[in-house]
Amino acid sequence: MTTTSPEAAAGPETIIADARERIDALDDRIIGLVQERMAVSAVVQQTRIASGGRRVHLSREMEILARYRDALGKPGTSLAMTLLELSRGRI
Ligand SMILES: C=C(O[C@@H]1C=C(C(=O)O)C=C[C@H]1O)C(=O)O
Repeated sequence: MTTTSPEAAAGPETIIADARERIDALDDRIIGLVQERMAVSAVVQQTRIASGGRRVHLSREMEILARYRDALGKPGTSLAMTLLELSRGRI
């Protein structure tokens, strides 16, 4: 008797449609997390500015860039730069 996995039983169109639904759900979560990150970053920046400091903290940003690069390779650096721009604006 041969066994067939549900994925193999479904046709390619169904597999792609299902996977795209999962991707859309993941993108919704990622966008929500990015918005949450922006809000938390704003708290740090506003608190620092209110106490006489600067908006931008470069050594902290270097740590974040390294973290994303270590996890995701070179494109991770670009992703982190985009997240930082979204969170603190362009410098
Ligand atoms: C949020 C901060 O302020 C700024 C924004 C950062 C961020 O969004 O991760 C990082 C460093 C700062 O330039 C912080 O210092 O942690």
